[in-house]
Amino acid sequence: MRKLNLRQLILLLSVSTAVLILANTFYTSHKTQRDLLIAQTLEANQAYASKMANSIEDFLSAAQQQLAFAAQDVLLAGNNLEKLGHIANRLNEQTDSFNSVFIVDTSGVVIAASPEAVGLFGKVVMSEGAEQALRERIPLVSKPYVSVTGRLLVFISQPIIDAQDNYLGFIGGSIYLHEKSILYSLLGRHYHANDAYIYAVDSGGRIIYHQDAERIGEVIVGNPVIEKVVKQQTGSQYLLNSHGIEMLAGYAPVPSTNWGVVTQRSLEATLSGMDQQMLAVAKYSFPFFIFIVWLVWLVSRWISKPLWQLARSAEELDEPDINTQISSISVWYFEASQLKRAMLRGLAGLNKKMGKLNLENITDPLTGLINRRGMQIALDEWERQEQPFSVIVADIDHFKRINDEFGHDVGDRVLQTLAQHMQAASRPDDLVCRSGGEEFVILLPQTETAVAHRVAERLRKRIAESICPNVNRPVTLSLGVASWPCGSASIAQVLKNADIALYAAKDAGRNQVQASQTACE
Ligand SMILES: Nc1nc2c(ncn2[C@@H]2O[C@H](COP(=O)(O)OP(=O)(O)OP(=O)(O)O)[C@@H](O)[C@H]2O)c(=O)[nH]1
Repeated sequence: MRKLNLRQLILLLSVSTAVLILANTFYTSHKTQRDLLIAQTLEANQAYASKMANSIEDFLSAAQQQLAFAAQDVLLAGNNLEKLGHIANRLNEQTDSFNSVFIVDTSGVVIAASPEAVGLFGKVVMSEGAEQALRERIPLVSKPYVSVTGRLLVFISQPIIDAQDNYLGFIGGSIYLHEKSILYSLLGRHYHANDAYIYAVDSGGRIIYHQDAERIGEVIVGNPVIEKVVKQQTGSQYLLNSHGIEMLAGYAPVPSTNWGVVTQRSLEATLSGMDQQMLAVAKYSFPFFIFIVWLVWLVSRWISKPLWQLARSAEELDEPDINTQISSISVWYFEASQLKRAMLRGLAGLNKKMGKLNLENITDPLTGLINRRGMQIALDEWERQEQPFSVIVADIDHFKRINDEFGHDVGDRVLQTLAQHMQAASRPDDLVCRSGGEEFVILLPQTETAVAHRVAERLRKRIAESICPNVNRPVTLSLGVASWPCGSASIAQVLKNADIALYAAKDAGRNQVQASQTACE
């Protein structure tokens, strides 16, 4: 797999950093917003349920007071049916508290009714509310029940008791749960839009008010909120409603009747505005996202620049100016500076070793002169540079005899001594080489044949007059001289010409210099 380079890595790093930051911003903002909306809705629903429960409580208390007040009037009216009818009518029509009002005597006979249309005047009421009122003779709010007229209702009653504490019957008002009633007036004001609604239950979990009238009278089982509110608890919580919809509910009890009020709103409606908010967050975050990418990219580039430059230099270690190149890299922090120093140190060590290796490679171990390989490298370079030069090829005369007579070690000493003479007789720019065996080559740059000939002659003379250690007679050299470029001769040809001249010197009796006859004619 292709490896990423540092810049690509940085780009990847900066984009992923920015994406992570953005994702985190989104996630945090979404979660915070969601939690806040849910908490606010739960709190608002609980507050509204409490307010509605208080309103019902106030209404029930006021209704009882109205009935108690009317009960006093009933005592004053005595058996005057007209006055009793008037009291019932006034109570029914002057307040919104009841859908119908009845005055009932101790035997359960309706002695006044409003509106008259209910048609119960003069009849014995057999409803649950009436029977309970006659039986218990205390102020009451009944459970919801179906009346003789077939209506689901709640009956509120007040006993009629004279000054002598005689029970004379009761006065009571009905609230029709399926029709427009005080409960509608109290609870129906709730804002029903956006899936929010309110309902009320009695102590047995039976719905006594709901925006969906068809549900009134239904007993709800298994709803955690209703279970709590009928136990007189106040609170709020998340739940699934009867349709499986996620709801946020607040609940509060009506203590005097053990009723409960529940206000709830669907989770979906609660969170519906969030998409818009998230879009707004995205819109406002985008320039920041770009800025972060740009900033991270810039900082990362700044940090990585020296490393990147050092890595580039590491690929070009064979370049001649690599040392200068690495030295010029500006490193501004510790790790890069250490790396740069290590590279320069490594390079210096490498160069030293390479130089040593190269030197060993091109040096003749016996004499310390340049060997044939080194000589060839120099000749190739001079040919490339078109450097004119002369060549002296020198061969020891009868060297075999020296070896045979004095031994190989003495022969080696002779070779070393002659090498020293050749080095001493040469200029610094000349290259003295041992081309093999007992044959030497001296390369003389920028030197004409005549000059080279003189140098060769001087060398011959010097050696012929010197004494070699452990050899009791003079050692002599035969030398051939040639030059380049002469005509269009190749370097190989020039060396051959020098060899030919050397053989000529040998043939002519040795211990002499011969210049190539083919040179520079
Ligand atoms: N001691 C020693 N002898 C060497 C070395 N290299 C070559 N020789 C000897 O040099 C001698 C060269 O002998 P020849 O080629 O016959 O030439 P020569 O005896 O010098 O005779 P001419 O060149 O004809 O004057 C051989 O005996 C080689 O063994 C070396 O490194 N050390």
